[in-house]
Amino acid sequence: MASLEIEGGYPLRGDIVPQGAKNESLQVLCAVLLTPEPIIMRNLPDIRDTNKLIELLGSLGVSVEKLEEGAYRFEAKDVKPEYMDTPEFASQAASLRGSIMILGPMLARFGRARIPKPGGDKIGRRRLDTHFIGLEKLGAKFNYNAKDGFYHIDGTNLEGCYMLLDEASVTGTANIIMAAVLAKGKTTIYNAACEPYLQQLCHMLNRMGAKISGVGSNLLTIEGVEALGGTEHTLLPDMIEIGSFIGLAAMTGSAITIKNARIDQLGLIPSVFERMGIRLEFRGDDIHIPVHHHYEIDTFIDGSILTVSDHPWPGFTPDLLSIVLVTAVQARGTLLVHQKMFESRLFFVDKLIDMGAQIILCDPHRATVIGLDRKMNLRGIRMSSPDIRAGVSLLIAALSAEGTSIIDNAEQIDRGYQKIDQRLQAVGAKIRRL
Ligand SMILES: CC(=O)N[C@H]1[C@@H](OP(=O)(O)OP(=O)(O)OC[C@H]2O[C@@H](n3ccc(=O)[nH]c3=O)[C@H](O)[C@@H]2O)O[C@H](CO)[C@@H](O)[C@@H]1O
Ligand SMILES: C=C(OP(=O)(O)O)C(=O)O
Repeated sequence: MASLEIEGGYPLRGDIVPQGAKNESLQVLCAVLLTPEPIIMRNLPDIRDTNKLIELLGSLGVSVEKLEEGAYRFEAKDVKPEYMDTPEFASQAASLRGSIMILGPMLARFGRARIPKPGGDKIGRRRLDTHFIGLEKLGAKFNYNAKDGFYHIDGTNLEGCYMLLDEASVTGTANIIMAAVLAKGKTTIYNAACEPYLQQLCHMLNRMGAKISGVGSNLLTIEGVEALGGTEHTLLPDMIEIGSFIGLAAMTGSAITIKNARIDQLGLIPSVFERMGIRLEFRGDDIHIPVHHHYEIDTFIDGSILTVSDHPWPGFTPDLLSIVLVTAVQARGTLLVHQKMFESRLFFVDKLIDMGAQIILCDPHRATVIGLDRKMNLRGIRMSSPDIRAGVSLLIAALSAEGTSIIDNAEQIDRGYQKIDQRLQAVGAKIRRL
């Protein structure tokens, strides 16, 4: 188990370059299975989840060549679908939620797939109905085998159709798109998720020869094609990392510049932090966060307490709510955080309360933060990281706190944040991997 030791109370200074987007990486990596031709990818993050998926692709027979830091060449010419029958595949796939997205491409190109129950964050129930129902509509046949714990899926005759998704699932939409691009005829997906991750996937598939229209909206039309070719693809910077660095800078009173942030792709993220009283200076495509001795949470126009809640894109992403919550701890004013999608993502507030934060957990979905306005510092403690975003929120709290903190189970943070200790050390953080 990895742990991080943090000596808090030191403001940070300098530039941070965001990594490539974790969630985009998992989608576009699965898409390499759709073609025997080479695909070059740039700006892949060097994080646990991405590296695990690259390893899984390699085990499936995809040739993987690292060209330079973050750049890879993939060629899925000699894929071995029978690798999916092995116990090695079971344990690799189960350790990573994103692996569910190999289903669509495997069905589309090879007509069969197997998948164990997927892994990922323990942040509440995370159903896969949208994936399964969507693929079934295209003609895939699912059989769950209770003995081996696998879904065995036949996808020999996929045919396009109209479907209205029961929810705008991010990975579900990606999976269905990747099956539909090689299915016969036309597929229409309504209530499709449209996060930048998905827009990037669709742009990449279109460059490979797919015919997807409506990209960026919740109504996608896909004309199936016979085969797809190779392409080059560069990932967007990770918007969740960017939001995390904004919160980190405000909470620790640091002056940080986030380089090449692709501000045009950040949706509501900047404005949510601005409503929390955080000043953002947009310098070209960089975001500079100056030192904040104080920042004051706005109220709604009628004077009531500001609520930040999650919503499918272009609403505010659930993956930043834990960061918003911890950032409110040293603000002036009160904030209600409403996590609608996941029911177990706010329990980590007990650790912030132990550190001295004033938070009322109203129920599993809502927490009220009464900002300390720096009248009191948090105290360092030993804690464990329950999920990736809670982990970084605890790290932000620890960097702002008085004294030393230890965060155990730091592997959760490493799932999605590239060399976080070294990158924060470079801007002056006192952080050490134990
Ligand atoms: C690898 C990856 O890309 N993971 C992201 C992806 O997970 P993932 O694709 O697994 O998440 P989904 O979009 O399927 O939804 C997540 C949860 O929210 C619920 N739900 C979803 C849509 C909706 O309109 N209403 C609703 O309540 C679902 O029931 C589910 O439990 O999207 C999530 C939601 O943005 C993010 O937190 C994850 O970081
Ligand atoms: C919930 C997340 O990841 P995953 O879906 O991979 O568990 C996340 O990135 O915040």
